[in-house]
Amino acid sequence: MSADRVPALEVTGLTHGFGGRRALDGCSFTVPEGAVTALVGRNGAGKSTLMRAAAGLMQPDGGAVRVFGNPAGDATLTRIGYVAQQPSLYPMLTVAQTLALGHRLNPRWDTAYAHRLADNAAMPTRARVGALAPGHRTRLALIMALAKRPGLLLLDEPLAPLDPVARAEVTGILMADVADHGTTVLLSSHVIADIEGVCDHVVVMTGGQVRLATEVAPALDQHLVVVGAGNELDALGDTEIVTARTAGRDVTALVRAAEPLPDGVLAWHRPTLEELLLGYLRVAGPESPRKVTT
Ligand SMILES: Nc1ncnc2c1ncn2[C@@H]1O[C@H](COP(=O)(O)OP(=O)(O)OP(=O)(O)O)[C@@H](O)[C@H]1O
Repeated sequence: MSADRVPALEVTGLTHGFGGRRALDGCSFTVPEGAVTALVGRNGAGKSTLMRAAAGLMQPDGGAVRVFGNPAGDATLTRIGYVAQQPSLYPMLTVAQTLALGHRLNPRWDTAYAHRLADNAAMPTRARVGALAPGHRTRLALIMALAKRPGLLLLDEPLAPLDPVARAEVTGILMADVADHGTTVLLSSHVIADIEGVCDHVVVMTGGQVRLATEVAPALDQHLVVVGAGNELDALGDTEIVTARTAGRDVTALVRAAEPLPDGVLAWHRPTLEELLLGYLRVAGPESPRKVTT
């Protein structure tokens, strides 16, 4: 993305609480146009709340969400395809009636694409939505989101109800949509294997806060996994430790460092995506990233 292009999604200082409990706590990040961004966080991290705010479906207590430069709300709905964790479809309608409704409600609806996706998913078009298996219901919700030809797709754990074959198929469909139409995707998940090789950007949330928002490739080059025994990690000096875990005598730490460590006491390697994400997912308190003393 060139620096002067408006991001597909811009979240600034987003804050929201439920009954005095903070679900979102000052979240800020951008999703570049045409990118696939994974929103990663453990259960209760705030992903769904953030997705709903991004879709313009709830009014946050504070902060701002802009979609292609415009405040999220009614005016941006036509540019967004949103699939909630529990997709909101009409259970009494058949699949065919649901697709026909999509056609009536969405000015940019692509009928041929909708039918192709339904055929690929072996969707039983005469079945009532309420009688569909969870995997088919999720795929129907995805078809409804894709066929409206959105600029921004917000997918809240879309792969969770799917079997491994369907997961691979849906991932392929998303990648093809991104390649063919330049669709921007924000995809939430807590399954790292589902996003590996799919996303080029990641946002990691814990406790309602954004811990990391970055392009994947440079982030891997800007971190190291360091392993040492006991106080050997003192050799890191002022290097920022994101998180550290002790197993037996050894401490394994994810540290922020672009330069390799000199040969010596500490063993190190560049993190895999899984190591990078797990390191940030373990960040707990509001004061983190933190220095760890061993
Ligand atoms: N409607 C609601 N009423 C009360 N609390 C809520 C509501 N929605 C979310 N929360 C709370 O807000 C916090 C964030 O929830 P959210 O569903 O956004 O997290 P999540 O990262 O999507 O979790 P999961 O991966 O389990 O779906 C949690 O503590 C949750 O219990």
